[in-house]
Amino acid sequence: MDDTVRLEALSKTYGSGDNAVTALRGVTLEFAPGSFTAIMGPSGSGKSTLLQCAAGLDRPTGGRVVIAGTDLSGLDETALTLLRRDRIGFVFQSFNLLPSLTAAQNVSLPLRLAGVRPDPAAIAEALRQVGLADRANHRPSELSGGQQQRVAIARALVTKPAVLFADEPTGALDTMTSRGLLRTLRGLVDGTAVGAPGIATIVMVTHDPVVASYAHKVIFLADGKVVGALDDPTADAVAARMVHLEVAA
Ligand SMILES: Nc1ncnc2c1ncn2[C@@H]1O[C@H](COP(=O)(O)OP(=O)(O)OP(=O)(O)O)[C@@H](O)[C@H]1O
Repeated sequence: MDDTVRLEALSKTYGSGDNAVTALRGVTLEFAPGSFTAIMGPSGSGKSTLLQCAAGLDRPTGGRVVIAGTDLSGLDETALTLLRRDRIGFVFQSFNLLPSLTAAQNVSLPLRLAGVRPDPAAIAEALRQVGLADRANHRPSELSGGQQQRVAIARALVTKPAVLFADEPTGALDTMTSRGLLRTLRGLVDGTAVGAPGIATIVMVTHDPVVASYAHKVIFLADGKVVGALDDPTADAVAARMVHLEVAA
């Protein structure tokens, strides 16, 4: 199956009439399997809107999103919910773990919600991929912030999604912890995580050039449009581009 994620002429306008705000203006992007892409741009440039539409959490007003061969615009709410559950992983700034459940139980939740009996080996594998094999029976309050976010990533990976969308995944973490987590994310796409075959694709929104430098590629948005891209980014190169965009905004 072709697991490429495609955004085709995506547009999004919130509200109507005098109150209309256009957040995306014909964004066309392709995220190939095995790619790790950071989305950057000034505040209000449309990054979160892009992620929400790409992940099927919000409906675009124009264009379409294709994930693993499925056009999201052709799906009703039930089918969209199932696609999100089975083929799309999410990680947010806040970890959103259930405090009363252990790490392993949190990771097994998406499978339970799907009515699938969790396979202990699959849960252990997901925790191992994020370097938490020895924390399976710990509750979130017994884990550091970085470890909690690793549990959230394992939970997002356990369904083997075609794509993992991450919105400021290191926003609540200190610098050192962030770097460890980003190395793990990069390792997941590069297939270098211990024993892991690698996951398909990561698309991450961030404000931080250092965070973006862990991706294979950075896409720059301004005023709802793609205005540039940088392959094999360094933090300095990303920061320099951002200065230009922020001056222009
Ligand atoms: N629910 C909404 N209703 C109306 N306008 C919205 C809504 N969500 C976002 N917008 C507007 O759409 C534009 C893009 O917002 P978006 O949140 O996608 O930008 P962003 O690049 O993620 O910004 P930030 O970096 O500040 O989080 C902004 O002008 C914003 O005010």
